[in-house]
Amino acid sequence: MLAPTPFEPSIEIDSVTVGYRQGSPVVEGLSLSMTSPGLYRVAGSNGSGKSTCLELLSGFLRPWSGSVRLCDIDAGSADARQVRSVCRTAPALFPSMTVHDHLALAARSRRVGPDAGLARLARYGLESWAEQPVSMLSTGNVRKLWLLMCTVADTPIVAMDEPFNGMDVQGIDALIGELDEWARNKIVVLISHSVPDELSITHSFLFKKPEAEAQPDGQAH
Ligand SMILES: Nc1ncnc2c1ncn2[C@@H]1O[C@H](COP(=O)(O)OP(=O)(O)OP(=O)(O)O)[C@@H](O)[C@H]1O
Repeated sequence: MLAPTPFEPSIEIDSVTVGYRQGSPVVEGLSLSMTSPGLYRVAGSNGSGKSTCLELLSGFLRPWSGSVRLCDIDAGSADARQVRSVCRTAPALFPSMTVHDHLALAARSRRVGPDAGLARLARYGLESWAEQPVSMLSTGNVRKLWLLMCTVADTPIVAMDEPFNGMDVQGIDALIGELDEWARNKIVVLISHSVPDELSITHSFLFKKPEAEAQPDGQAH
């Protein structure tokens, strides 16, 4: 794996209004600030805009007004790609391609060494599936592979949407361990309706409908 990038982790979402259809904002005046490493949970009711927030971090959604900056880089710029890893809920995989080849492809696309993802296979209980096509995998194992692919690069920001969904005990334990490790020097954004008790949450943001404002609840979990 390449040496970690030299960026100081930070996320600054400033007064952002955005949506998918003109005139129908999903979030209005959203401001969130994360300026030091840790595990930041985003919670809230269905449809309150949590995944929309992830798409602001991913650069897919551009703010109608306001700004989103990652490590002081505009989230919509090409440069932001090097500082973030984003794991959405829906895996996008090739059924006939093997687990090994998916990880190799992910590593190549993020310009990291080919062993970056392979070394984590055993931790998640996937090593015996390495040479199998994805079409042979169970739902939970597909989700594990997707997580490994999305987090193959060592970036200062990691954002994940419901990563525990469908995972077995080994996967949950592995992810808890990795989240704890990452939170020491990265900003990890965890969108999750429920979190395992073992996780040490630095700060929680609660999204609410209909205003869809994020309010730090000030509670350390
Ligand atoms: N691709 C899209 N096109 C149009 N509208 C969308 C799209 N994605 C989300 N929305 C709308 O944006 C609003 C917020 O959705 P979002 O997925 O951000 O909520 P969420 O808080 O993540 O919900 P959940 O807890 O159910 O995952 C919803 O009203 C949803 O219908």
